[in-house]
Amino acid sequence: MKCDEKSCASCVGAGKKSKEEAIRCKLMRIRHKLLVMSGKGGVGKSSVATYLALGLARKGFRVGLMDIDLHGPSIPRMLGLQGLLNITSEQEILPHQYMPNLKVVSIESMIEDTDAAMIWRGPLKHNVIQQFLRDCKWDDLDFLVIDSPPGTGDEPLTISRLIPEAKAIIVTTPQEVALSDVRKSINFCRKVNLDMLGLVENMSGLFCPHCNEFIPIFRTGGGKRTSKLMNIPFLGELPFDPRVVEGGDKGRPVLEEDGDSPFKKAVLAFADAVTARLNVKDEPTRVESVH
Ligand SMILES: Nc1ncnc2c1ncn2[C@@H]1O[C@H](COP(=O)(O)OP(=O)(O)OP(=O)(O)O)[C@@H](O)[C@H]1O
Repeated sequence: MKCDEKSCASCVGAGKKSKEEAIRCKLMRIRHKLLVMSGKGGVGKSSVATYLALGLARKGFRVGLMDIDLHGPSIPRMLGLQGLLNITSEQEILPHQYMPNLKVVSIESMIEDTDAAMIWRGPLKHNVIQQFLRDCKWDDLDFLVIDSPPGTGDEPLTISRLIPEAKAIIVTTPQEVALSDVRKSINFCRKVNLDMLGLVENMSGLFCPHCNEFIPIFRTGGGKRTSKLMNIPFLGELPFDPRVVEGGDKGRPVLEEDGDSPFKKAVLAFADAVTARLNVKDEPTRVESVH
């Protein structure tokens, strides 16, 4: 049954339902939940999550982007989102509306001092994630893309418990040192029974901005080889593009720039690979378009 929060049996008599029931109701309105994770820091996980959300939104899907990298949230900065999130009198958190069909929530948009260090233990982190899922006004979404911190700690574990139907997208870079951490992430998913949608390789190489020649800065093919070896689908390669760094620092993602670039094409192909793996056949809900 689809939950519209009015006729849903669990929602009737608000206040009587448990936190878990309230979360289940919210999640019923979200078709696909994707957890972007990596074994290693700095491989571009937040960038991949952000560009995947943007790519899906550009295709017309209704998308939510939830930043649960509680110790190092970076998504508001990458998207140039400013200001704190509003909270309604019913205690609902209103996400940033980055595009008509893209909502964004991050812990960074809920604290006054964005330079403050978050010193939180597991149970507190669990509560914050629970609150994001229960209290955010996501409404109906085709995709919820969740950006987690590096490693296999409390945050991905909490998601695997609260959203057992979530599917993991594992991000790597081509070097062996990143790939060995990726194998840990894959084994983590297997251990906690989290389905894996696949592996994506970021910073796969650089297209020379002058002659367009491909330069494999960190070698190539490691992600594809690992996905074969570990028997998980390969979702594509995103090249290194210096404009991604600049766009991230300025809060202006490169997908918004005019013209085509290998990075832009790769992001849209990655979003296609994700929808294909999920067997999303129907047309996205047309939402008045975007930028
Ligand atoms: N394909 C890319 N091309 C160029 N730069 C990139 C690319 N992907 C990510 N970056 C840059 O790499 C840096 C790290 O990226 P990001 O913050 O997304 O990594 P992360 O894995 O989420 O990091 P953390 O370990 O802090 O969670 C950022 O400056 C970002 O702009």
